[in-house]
Amino acid sequence: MIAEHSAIVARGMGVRRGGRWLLRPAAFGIAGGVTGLAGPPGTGKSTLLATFATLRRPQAGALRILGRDIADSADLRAVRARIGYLPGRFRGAENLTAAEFVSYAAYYKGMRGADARAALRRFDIADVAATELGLLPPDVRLRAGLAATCVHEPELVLLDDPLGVASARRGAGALRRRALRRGGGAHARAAAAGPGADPADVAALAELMPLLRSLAPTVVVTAPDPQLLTGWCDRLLALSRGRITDLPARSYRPVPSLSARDAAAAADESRTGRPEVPHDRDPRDRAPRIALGTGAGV
Ligand SMILES: Nc1ncnc2c1ncn2[C@@H]1O[C@H](COP(=O)(O)OP(=O)(O)OP(=O)(O)O)[C@@H](O)[C@H]1O
Repeated sequence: MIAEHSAIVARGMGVRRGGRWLLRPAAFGIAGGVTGLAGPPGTGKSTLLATFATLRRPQAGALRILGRDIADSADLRAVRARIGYLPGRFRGAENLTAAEFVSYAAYYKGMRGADARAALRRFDIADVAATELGLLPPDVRLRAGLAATCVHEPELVLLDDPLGVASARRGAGALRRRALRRGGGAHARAAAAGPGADPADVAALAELMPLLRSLAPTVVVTAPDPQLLTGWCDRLLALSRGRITDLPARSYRPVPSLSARDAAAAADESRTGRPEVPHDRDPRDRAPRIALGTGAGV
């Protein structure tokens, strides 16, 4: 049974790419709250998310986003302005400052400079506004990405593998091997996040995840491993072999909350080589600002 008012309503929708069905024709709905979409690399999460973002058309069936039929060109134009989409492996434009990056997004979305400044404050990156994205650690860079994604206050936010920004930073395969050997806590999360993920970076990013629900009434977030999404999503979906299925969103908790000792150990271990961030607060002090800032300064 699909609620007609669901933010995403797919009816007989099939998605093909590279000569195969990434999603065989299926009917499903995604309602408000946070929905996680997990699946191993190459199963089609990014393609499906881009379809929800209306960047791609399904090859079969119908798709309604926020009550609009994306096959209708007037509906399509209207709905695009209500979606915020952050593509995968987001690195941003490395040589733009955070302020330039968010302002540019605001301009494209028909927003004012004041909206961009409000987004910088809302995501607690006003004090790194003049720093180039390439010099920021992954969690702060993700904040900039979220600020750009949400500068127009979308009703539907689509985040493609936000934890992947940690593995996009360094190609340190050795770090992943070490994480896998040690197991547990930040190391396990780093291993699940992908090759090259730094445990301290992943820990800082993971702290942002529960706050993503404050971004919009409906948020869809992908990750390669369901462990990364378990415990804080309202609903967890798995994409595998062309089928989308529900997983228990909270039944197992292989992602333990990070103990202070674990966090400190992970941070100590991986601090070497981490760029200096002109930021005088611990990332944990910054995280709640997303929730506090929602709606307030925007
Ligand atoms: N440019 C392309 N041209 C043709 N086929 C592609 C292209 N990019 C991806 N594909 C196909 O689409 C499939 C799904 O890719 P997609 O990036 O959506 O998967 P994913 O689950 O998001 O993977 P990842 O987690 O690695 O991003 C790939 O396995 C590949 O077969």
